[in-house]
Amino acid sequence: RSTTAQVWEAAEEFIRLFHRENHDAGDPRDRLAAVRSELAETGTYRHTPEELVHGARVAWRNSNRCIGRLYWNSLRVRDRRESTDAEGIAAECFEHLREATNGGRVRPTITVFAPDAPDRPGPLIWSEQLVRYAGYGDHHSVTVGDARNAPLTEALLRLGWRGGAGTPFDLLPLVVQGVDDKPRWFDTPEDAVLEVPIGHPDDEGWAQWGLRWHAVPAISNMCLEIGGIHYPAAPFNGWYMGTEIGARNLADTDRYNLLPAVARRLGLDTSSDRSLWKDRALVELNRAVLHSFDRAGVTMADHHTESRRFLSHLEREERKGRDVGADWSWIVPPISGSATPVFHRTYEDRPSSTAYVHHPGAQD
Ligand code: HEM
Ligand SMILES: N=C(Nc1cccc(CNC[C@@H]2CCCN2)c1)c1cccs1
Repeated sequence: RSTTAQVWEAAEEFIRLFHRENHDAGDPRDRLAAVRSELAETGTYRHTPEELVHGARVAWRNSNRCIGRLYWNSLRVRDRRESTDAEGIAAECFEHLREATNGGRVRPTITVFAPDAPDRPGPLIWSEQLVRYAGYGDHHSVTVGDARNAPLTEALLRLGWRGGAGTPFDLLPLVVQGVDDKPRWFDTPEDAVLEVPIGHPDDEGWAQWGLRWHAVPAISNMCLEIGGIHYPAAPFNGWYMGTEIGARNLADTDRYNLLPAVARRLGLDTSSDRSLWKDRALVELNRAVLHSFDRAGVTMADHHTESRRFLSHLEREERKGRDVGADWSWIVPPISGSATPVFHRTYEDRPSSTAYVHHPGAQD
C-alpha cells in the first residue's frame, strides 16, 4: 500500500520523464498540476493512453535482468484497463497470444489490465506465464510434466480442473482472479498456442521422444509499476532465447531433466562429471532447440546474437545520456558465459520506480 506522498514522488518523476522524452507533449507543468489535484481528491490518478504506452516501454528499458532490451521502444501496448472481470481478462490474454504469435514472427507485446485502486486491488493472473505445461505429482516426487508448475497444477485440481491427458506437455488452463476476488480457470484455446516439436539436426532418433515447447514466452505474474500506479495484471511477451529452453526448461534436474537421456543417445561416458558429458549434452540440446525453432519459422534468439544486441543497447543508451542498470547473474547466459561479450564486463544494478516487479511473496 503506498501513501499519496509516495505516489506523488513517483508520479512527478515519471511525468517529467515522459515530457522530456516526448517533445510533442509540451510543458509538464499543467499535467503535473492536474495529477497532483486528482491524487489529492481521489488517492490515485489515471495515465493518459500515451503515458501508459511510454511507461510500459520505460519499465522494460529499466528491467535490469533482461538481456533483450534493444527493442524497448517498439513494444506493442494493448490498453485493456477497462477489463476487470476474469472472463474478459482471460479472453484478452488469449487474443494477446494470437497477436503476439503472428504466425511465428513473434511481436513483443503487453496487455495492461485494471490498476490497483485505493478502494480495491486490481485483478491477478495466478499463472506465471500465459502458456504453462502441467506438472503431475506433489512437488517432491513429480512423475509427469513440468515440476515447476506442480503448485499451479495442484491449485487447478482443487479449483475443479479434471487434469489433462497425462502427457508430459499438457497445456494448463489459465487462472485469473478478477476484481471480485474469485479465482476462475479457463482452458487455453488450441488456436492461441503455437508449439514447436523439438528434434536434433543430425539425429532423426530424437523425434521418438516427443519433445516440444511453446513458441511464445508471456510472463503474467509480475506487477507493472508506472509513476506510482500499480498494474498487477499486465502480461508481456518477447521471443525466447534458445538457452532458456535448451539449458534450463528441458535440462534442469527439477524440470524435464533430459541431460542423461541426451548423453546416452550421444554415447557419452556418464560415469564421471570429468568426461564433461553434461556440458556436451547441453550444447547438443541447445543446437536442437535453435534448429527446431528455425525449422518451424518461429522467432528465437541465440545467446551470442542477443549478447551483442544487449551491448549495442548499452552503447546507444550511453549516447543518449542514460545509465543502464543490469544484473550480471541474470544477463550472462547459462551456457558458454565467457564465450559471450556480456560476461567480460560489470554492471550497476539500479532500482527504478517505473519497472516490472514480482508480487510480494512470489517465487523467484
Ligand atoms: C524481445 C525479446 C526478449 C528477449 C530475448 C528477452 C530475454 C530475457 C531473458 C533470457 C531473461 C531472463 C529470463 C530467465 O532467465 O528466466 C529476461 C528477463 C526479463 N525480461 Fe526480457 N526479453 C525480451 C523481451 C522482454 C519484454 C518485451 C519485456 C517486458 C515488456 C521483458 C522484461 C523482462 C523482465 C522484467 C525480466 C526479469 C524477470 C524476473 O525478474 O523474473 N523482456 N529477458
Ligand atoms: N524470453 C523471455 N524469458 C523470460 C523473461 C522473464 C522471465 C522469465 C521466467 N523466469 C523464470 C525462469 C524459471 C527459473 C529461472 N528462470 C522468462 C520473455 C518472457 C516475456 C518477455 S521476454
